[in-house]
Amino acid sequence: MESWTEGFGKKGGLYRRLRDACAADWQAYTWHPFVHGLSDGTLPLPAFRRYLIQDYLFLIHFARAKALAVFKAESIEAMRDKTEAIRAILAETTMHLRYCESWGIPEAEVRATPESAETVSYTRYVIDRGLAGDILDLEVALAPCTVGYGEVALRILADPNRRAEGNPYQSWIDTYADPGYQAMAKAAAARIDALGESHGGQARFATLSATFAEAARLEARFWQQGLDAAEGHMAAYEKAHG
Ligand SMILES: Cc1ncc(C[n+]2csc(CCO)c2C)c(N)n1
Repeated sequence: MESWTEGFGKKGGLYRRLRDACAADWQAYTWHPFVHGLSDGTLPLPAFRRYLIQDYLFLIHFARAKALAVFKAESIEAMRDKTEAIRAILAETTMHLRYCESWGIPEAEVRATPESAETVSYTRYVIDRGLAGDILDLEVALAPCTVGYGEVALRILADPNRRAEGNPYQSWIDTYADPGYQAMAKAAAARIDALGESHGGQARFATLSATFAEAARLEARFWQQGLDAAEGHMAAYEKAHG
């Protein structure tokens, strides 16, 4: 087994079962051509810009979904952890604003950008799973985001094509490779494993697995919107990355 898959969730636990049940979708998400471009530094800047502005808008709604998880939490300890996660999500937006500032895009313009269909569909899907279901349904919808980016960072660090010196996307990579972030991603996978045991994950596997796979596909489309926005720059890029 590859080094990046072992760190998240325990063997036989719900998290790994969910991930393994959608292996092709998971691979398409966590090793998307957009990720190759972050890793080797060749991603066209317009693709990253489009992604990052939409990601800022994404995070606002993701924080709302986490707030719903506080409401649906299984314990006061879980409420504390999730409240901390909301703080971390809102802190993550400062990285986005720093990038935008470096491109001469002020915060007001980022905020005024309309959400793309990809952003709306992903964020509102997650919120809907939480509104319609219980804490396990919601956590499973959230997991591809939180745990997936932890895995994406580890894949980049292990990539033989990685550009470690002078990579324009280094601060993005650093954000998710950070030990604090990695610990949070591991804790999220452990929480899924624990909820799987306390909330009947085995009996609910078909539904949970459909939710997890859908969120993974929505993540892949989220990367793809960046590549689509940079189409004029894409011919050479696609030749290199297939
Ligand atoms: C599309 C998209 N998916 C995942 C993340 C990563 N992420 C979002 S919130 C958060 C904190 C964990 O709860 C993390 C790591 C992102 N930025 N954008």
